[in-house]
Amino acid sequence: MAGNPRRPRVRPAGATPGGAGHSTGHGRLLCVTVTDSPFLRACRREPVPHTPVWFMRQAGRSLPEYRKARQGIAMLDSCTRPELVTEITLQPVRRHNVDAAVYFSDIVVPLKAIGLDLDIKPGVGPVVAEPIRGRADLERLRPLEPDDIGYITEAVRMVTAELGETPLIGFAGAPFTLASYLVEGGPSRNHEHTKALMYGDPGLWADLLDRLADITATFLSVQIEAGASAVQLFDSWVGALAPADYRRAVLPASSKVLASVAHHGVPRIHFGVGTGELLGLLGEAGADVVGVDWRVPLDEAARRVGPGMALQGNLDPAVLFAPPQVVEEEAGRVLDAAADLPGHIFNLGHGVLPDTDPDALTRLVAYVHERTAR
Ligand SMILES: Cc1c2[nH]c(c1CCC(=O)O)Cc1[nH]c(c(CCC(=O)O)c1C)Cc1[nH]c(c(CCC(=O)O)c1C)Cc1[nH]c(c(C)c1CCC(=O)O)C2
Repeated sequence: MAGNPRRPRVRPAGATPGGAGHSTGHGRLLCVTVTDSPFLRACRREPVPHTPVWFMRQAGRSLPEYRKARQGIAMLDSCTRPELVTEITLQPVRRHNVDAAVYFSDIVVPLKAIGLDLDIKPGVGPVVAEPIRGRADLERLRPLEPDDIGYITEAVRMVTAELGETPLIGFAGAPFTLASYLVEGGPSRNHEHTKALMYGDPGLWADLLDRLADITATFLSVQIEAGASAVQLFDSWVGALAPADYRRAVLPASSKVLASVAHHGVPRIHFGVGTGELLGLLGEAGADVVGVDWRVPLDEAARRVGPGMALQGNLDPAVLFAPPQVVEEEAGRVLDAAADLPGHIFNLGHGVLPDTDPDALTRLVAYVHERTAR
């Protein structure tokens, strides 16, 4: 095959995503289709030619080309422009040689699409004009229709056409994390209004999470039907909950989301931060891959998650600010802890921090590929 098989290139005419890969006859696997890409093979816990790598938040502010492309365009506007979304999604794939692209959007895009008055404030995060606190507020959470997000269908098709054999990961925010923004009105350290509603009015809480589950399910289905090869459910802030509360008040809604997309047959990654005590439940909710932050080593995470699931993670994103040799040592530690696991996707334990040196990410991808080449 000409060129680097992991570089995005336009898919040859007549070629389809999926289908069988070819063995070169030298024991090395040549990945010529999306289905046989190292990333999807690892999600299915199959042998891989090298440990696949991608980074949460790889598309974004750490890249100068991203800041240039976004100049003068508000974050949520940028998500509705298919050409721009395609360019930004491809930028980290070109630059870092990662094994998967992550669709450029945001977890609040489906909420904006159903007409909620919200914005993303630079340096702050999502801010909601009128927080959801009572039963009457639920009426504002109408179902999401695929037609509300036609620009996503268009952009996913454009991105996957450009990516060729590199898989595209679609994503959504999980019901708890979305509820936290909606109930608090913005980012929150303690989630006190959210928890007050969860503990104080379990019926209203369940209805809120159920509506969010349906919106999230549609948001993910649209991305999968347009060509996404995998999806990640981000429950970024659910680590704020104790396991018993997660099981009772959150797991039913997240399970509904994950079950709703099961028939598509694409891997489902379930991730949260500070979820050491919840790892088993994140798997139980219906994941194929569980994302792990940096607080639990992957061999221990595997024991907590139980058999049959792949793991994703888990280098501390702050390690990338240390000298290159330290980054390699710490990445080596992650790889050692995952050495006996049948399915490992290398990632950070949370998103790329905005001030990260992009070259540190490029070097890290090369290091993981070289160290794990089989
Ligand atoms: C909690 C959460 C949000 N958004 C997201 C999560 C879950 C992931 C996580 O836990 O980090 C998910 C997300 N948001 C964005 C992506 C793009 C794809 C990628 O990961 O490369 C993804 C996967 C773009 C974005 N979403 C946002 C940016 C930065 C805005 C900008 O560039 O102006 C990007 C690139 C804004 C955003 N949106 C949100 C926050 C906290 C912020 C950062 C606020 C800030 O510090 O400016 C909510």
